[in-house]
Amino acid sequence: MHKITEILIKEEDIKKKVYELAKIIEKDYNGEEILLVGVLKGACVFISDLMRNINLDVALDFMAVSSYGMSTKSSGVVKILKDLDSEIENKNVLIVEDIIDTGLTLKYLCENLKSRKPKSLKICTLLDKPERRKCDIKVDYVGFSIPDKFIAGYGIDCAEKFRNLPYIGIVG
Ligand SMILES: O=P(O)(O)OC[C@H]1O[C@H](OP(=O)(O)OP(=O)(O)O)[C@H](O)[C@@H]1O
Ligand code: HPA
Ligand SMILES: [Mg+2]
Repeated sequence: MHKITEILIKEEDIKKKVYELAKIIEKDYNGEEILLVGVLKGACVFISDLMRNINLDVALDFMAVSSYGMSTKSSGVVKILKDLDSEIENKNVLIVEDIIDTGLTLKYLCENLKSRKPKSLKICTLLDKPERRKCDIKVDYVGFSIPDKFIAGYGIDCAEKFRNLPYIGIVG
């Protein structure tokens, strides 16, 4: 059975970081509208906290993709389980992810969304595991760089467990 063996990032530290990221985003977009695209399911908690701290006109949409399924290893194959509801042509699209690990999910998503001709396309992730990267992607906003450990909590799962934890823990 998987267990949380250690707390990696405390609830209050996540809260502070989410606020800081929101203020940087607010400044960068300088009064423009943004379409936040949450990557389900993992980003659901992060995006809901992030958007409430961004004082701009924000629209919300979601995509569901899955590469990990019930495993702790990326399958490397990204499947779109749910596409966007809206067109994104000429919109400022900000992809909101919970974690970037191999980068394969985002690489696929970025290429897919770029072909729809948004006005701009940027990426915001709460967590980044740079040591594990298998492809080259430019990430615009990163909350925390973390070591190569399998983590869960704050929306992120291990075999669908632990998404409801308010902190981020290491899974043992
Ligand atoms: O950089 P990568 O190695 O591609 O991994 C990152 C992706 O993996 C997780 O999603 P998962 O497939 O577990 O789906 P979930 O969000 O529904 O848990 C996570 O939420 C990211 O979307
Ligand atoms: O460390 C992780 N935990 C949970 N899901 C993930 N998907 C990529 N990396 C991780
Ligand atoms: Mg998962």
